Amino acid sequence: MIIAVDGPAASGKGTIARALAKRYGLPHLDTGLLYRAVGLTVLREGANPENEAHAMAAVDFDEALFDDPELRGDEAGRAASQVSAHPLVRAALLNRQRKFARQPGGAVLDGRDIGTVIAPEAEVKLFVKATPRIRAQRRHAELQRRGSFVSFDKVLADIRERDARDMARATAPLKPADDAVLLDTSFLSIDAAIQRAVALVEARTAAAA
Ligand SMILES: Nc1ncnc2c1ncn2[C@@H]1O[C@H](COP(=O)(O)OP(=O)(O)O)[C@@H](O)[C@H]1O
Ligand SMILES: Nc1ccn([C@@H]2O[C@H](COP(=O)(O)OP(=O)(O)O)[C@@H](O)[C@H]2O)c(=O)n1
Repeated sequence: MIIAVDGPAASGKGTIARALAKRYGLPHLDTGLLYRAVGLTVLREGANPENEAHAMAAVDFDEALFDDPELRGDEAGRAASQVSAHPLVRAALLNRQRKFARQPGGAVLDGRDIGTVIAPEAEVKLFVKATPRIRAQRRHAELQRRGSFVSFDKVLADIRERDARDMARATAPLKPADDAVLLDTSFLSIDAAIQRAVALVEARTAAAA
């Protein structure tokens, strides 16, 4: 079974994807980390994430970056959004994600274009959302826990800017697949959001059986 979990920044898609992977014994890929790794590599080279050639020079990034705490920071998130708008960068990362999705037994992937581009054949597609303000509160608290003291206003502005860029890009824009189920987590606790997601998976798989 392939489960695609898409949605904007800090909507809770990673939390839900990890919980579903655990529950169904499936491997999980956070595809945002790939774009973050490219973005962070460009920044560390002193290059420009908005320049497609500079971003392409970073697609063979060092895998050790997955353990680097800066990868989860706000600078890496912004750079990720910038490099991810380049069609050549998306194409360079496509096969790795498709291969992961199509491994025997299935997988859970979260990102922006899993249900639309990476795995349009996924049995279950969730599109997780929450209001920008609530997402900013969650991300702000998360960054503080990680020791990064960026202001709430900056986090909110960043989220709005990333939403706009991710939705407006020509290649694989952020949008729900036609057959995705929407899951608004704005007023759900983490446990309640996971319960809803499990119920949606069960409903989809029961309908398909
Ligand atoms: N339903 C929820 N209620 C409160 N906090 C949440 C909820 N879902 C996720 N979070 C918290 O919000 C932050 C962002 O969640 P995450 O799953 O990483 O989002 P995304 O993968 O969409 O960026 C994390 O600190 C997470 O623990
Ligand atoms: N499948 C994906 C995943 C991420 N991305 C880009 O990578 C950026 C960072 O993604 P992320 O999932 O790590 O970000 P958060 O939602 O965790 O803040 C996003 O803003 C997107 O621009 C993408 O274009 N396609």
